[in-house]
Amino acid sequence: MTRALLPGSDLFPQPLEQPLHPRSQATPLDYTVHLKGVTKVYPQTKFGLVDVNLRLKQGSFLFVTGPSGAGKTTLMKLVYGAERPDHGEVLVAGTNVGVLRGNRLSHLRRQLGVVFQDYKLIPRWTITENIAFVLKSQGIPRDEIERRLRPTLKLVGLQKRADCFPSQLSGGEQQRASIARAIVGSPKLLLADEPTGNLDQENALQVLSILKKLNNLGITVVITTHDMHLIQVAQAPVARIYNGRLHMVNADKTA
Ligand SMILES: Nc1ncnc2c1ncn2[C@@H]1O[C@H](COP(=O)(O)OP(=O)(O)OP(=O)(O)O)[C@@H](O)[C@H]1O
Repeated sequence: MTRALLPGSDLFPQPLEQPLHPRSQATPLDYTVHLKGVTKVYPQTKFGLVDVNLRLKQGSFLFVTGPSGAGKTTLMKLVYGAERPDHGEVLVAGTNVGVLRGNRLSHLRRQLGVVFQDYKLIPRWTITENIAFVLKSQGIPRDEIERRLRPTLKLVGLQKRADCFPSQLSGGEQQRASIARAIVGSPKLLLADEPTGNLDQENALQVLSILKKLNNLGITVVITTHDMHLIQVAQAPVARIYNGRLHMVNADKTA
């Protein structure tokens, strides 16, 4: 059954005050992502996020939507430590991301995967090389890299494209390659920022199906999107950023 996200239902959003698992007795360490009263306003534009609270347990799946410029990418950047909050705390698996620097930030980033709208594959490297680089940079031995590559490529359906360069792949295939790169290090958290923004509907649904599959394997998945069709098909919780604040659209639906 397709979840009905009624047109206009997001005009009356509920504040996201409850965890997605409201009846659980979770401790802070139980949350993969925990934003506590996070405010981030860019001084140049005066835009940003205000007092954002969000708790996601391991294995959650969440869409974050909202108009262009609402702050979806900013939210993702705060979680992977590319921006720091002005106020509040961003915790990933209990670690306060906003205070990490240098090696400790790199270490945290290795534990999460990030997927971008424009794929960000290195054009002069093959798909295999793009994916393997993540593991090489962690000092993982070559035979272990080989061992991990095959199932990862299979999971995204790119076994036969392993030796192609990004320019030889379709947009959908490039995005699947970028998902493979994001998950090859076995992250517990996958952040996908507008992952289907450049794709047609068929490819978008294929990407969604892979992200759902990863979620079924226990990975916490957060996706920002404008794509209402994708949200309707996915039957997953949705949060909306509006006027800098994060609201649940379908708070009754838990991951
Ligand atoms: N580095 C920055 N410096 C100043 N302002 C910024 C910066 N990054 C983002 N902003 C502003 O903050 C607001 C939120 O931007 P953000 O990219 O998070 O929005 P978004 O919801 O992801 O938008 P879109 O859907 O168009 O990608 C925007 O008004 C943007 O102009």
